[in-house]
Amino acid sequence: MDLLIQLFSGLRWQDIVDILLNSYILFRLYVLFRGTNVIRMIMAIAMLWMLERLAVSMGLIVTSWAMQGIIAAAALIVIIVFRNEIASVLQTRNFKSFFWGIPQRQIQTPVDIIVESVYELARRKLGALIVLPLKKGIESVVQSGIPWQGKLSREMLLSIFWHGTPVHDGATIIQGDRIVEVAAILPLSKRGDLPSYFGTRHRAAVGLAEKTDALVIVVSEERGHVTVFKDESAVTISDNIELARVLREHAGEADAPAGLTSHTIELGAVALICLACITGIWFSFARGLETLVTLEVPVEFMNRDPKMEIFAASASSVRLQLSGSGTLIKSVRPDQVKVKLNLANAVAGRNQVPIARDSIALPPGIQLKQVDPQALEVTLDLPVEKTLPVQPDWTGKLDAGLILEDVRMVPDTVKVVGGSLMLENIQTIYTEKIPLDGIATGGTATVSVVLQPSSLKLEDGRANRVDVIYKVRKRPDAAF
Ligand SMILES: Nc1ncnc2c1ncn2[C@@H]1O[C@H](COP(=O)(O)OP(=O)(O)OP(=O)(O)O)[C@@H](O)[C@H]1O
Repeated sequence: MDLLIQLFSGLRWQDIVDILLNSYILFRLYVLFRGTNVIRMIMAIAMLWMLERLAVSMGLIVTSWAMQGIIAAAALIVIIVFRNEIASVLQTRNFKSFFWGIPQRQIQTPVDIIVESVYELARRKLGALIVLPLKKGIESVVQSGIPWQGKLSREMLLSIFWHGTPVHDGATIIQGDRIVEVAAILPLSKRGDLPSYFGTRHRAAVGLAEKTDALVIVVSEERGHVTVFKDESAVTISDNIELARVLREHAGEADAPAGLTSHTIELGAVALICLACITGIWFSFARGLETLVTLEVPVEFMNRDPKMEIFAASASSVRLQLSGSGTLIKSVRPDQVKVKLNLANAVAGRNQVPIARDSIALPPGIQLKQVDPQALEVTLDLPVEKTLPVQPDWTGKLDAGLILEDVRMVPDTVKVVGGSLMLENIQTIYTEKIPLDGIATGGTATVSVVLQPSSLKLEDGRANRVDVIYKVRKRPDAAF
């Protein structure tokens, strides 16, 4: 339970959209290929993929490598072997049905036309083999005959099975209200318990019925009987009404009234399975493969006393070690990670401010492993202005015979801004070092003043430049 809470905690709205969107795409793929062999192969590949993930998580290197190869080969096989089935699914669906709605499995089959034609064929002793596929595809077991795409009519059926027609041999396949194929070759059953009068036409019907969920009607050329094959059963029907009932029952699911039909239950279950699969895949990507990353994040200071200013901080950024799945870690943008230190309790002077977990904002799914440093020293003070005299900071030595006669600073004072505590201890401000070596005559040195500590600032708009005007003269006692 704890594990579940941990897994689902921090789920972002983007993650929920991600899972729902992909579950819907998977569900639409199922709806599109429902009843075909393609969907069964895709499910088998999905199972293999899950096993492959399991092998990876268990560290079975060769097994996962081999499974990857099998999955790639299986995907290729699906495309090659089922290309006709894929093409026919894509051709028979309109653009809207890719995204919305549940396409009817079958357009209503005109049962009466079939019944009427079948008994007419029987009366005329014209042998016939008619296939009405249902959910499962038949493409993988039927050797394709001649594509037809003609609207079903009594006349068309009679003419197809008329002896003089080149297409009368083999089976005619009806989908919805169309004859889609003629002269198709069905798989012969190998059953040994079939009646002796079942020749190849009947065996072909038995063969297809046992391999698929199609219903097959045979009109015997020899006896003029009409036999219906479905699954394991073979029923000879001599009554129009009974045949119509059987055919309607076969196509029943497509015509079933709205409500909680097995069809609705099936789609509901598939929708849940899609959601579960995508959630599982999402977690394996988003929460698996823990990755560590170290980020240098600038610190923001919050809630300080408005009268005070931050004059110094031991660091302006902190190093955060973060962990999360590789995918999430890669998607982290620097602006999503923030360190905000609360200075509400800070006082004038030096403050030790710990970097607590709640002062760090992380994107969901990312965990904090380490913070370095764990606290910052922040110096707060009341900013004040102070005028300080400027003194030159001479360095080196004048020539032995020279002395500095007069030194004047322009300006001789500067106004600085700094913390009140700090400025209490500063009485003078010095220029940068001015070398005396090599000076032979008077002159002017333009230098800057040293603002130490660095939080010390010159008053607003003031350029850091002072002129040191000096005169040099010979020592009266110097030897010439
Ligand atoms: N595998 C097959 N797929 C499709 N049609 C087949 C297949 N084998 C045979 N047929 C059809 O069955 C016809 C042969 O029927 P055959 O007389 O052998 O069977 P039967 O079961 O005795 O039928 P009938 O009672 O009509 O004579 C072929 O001309 C052909 O049209």
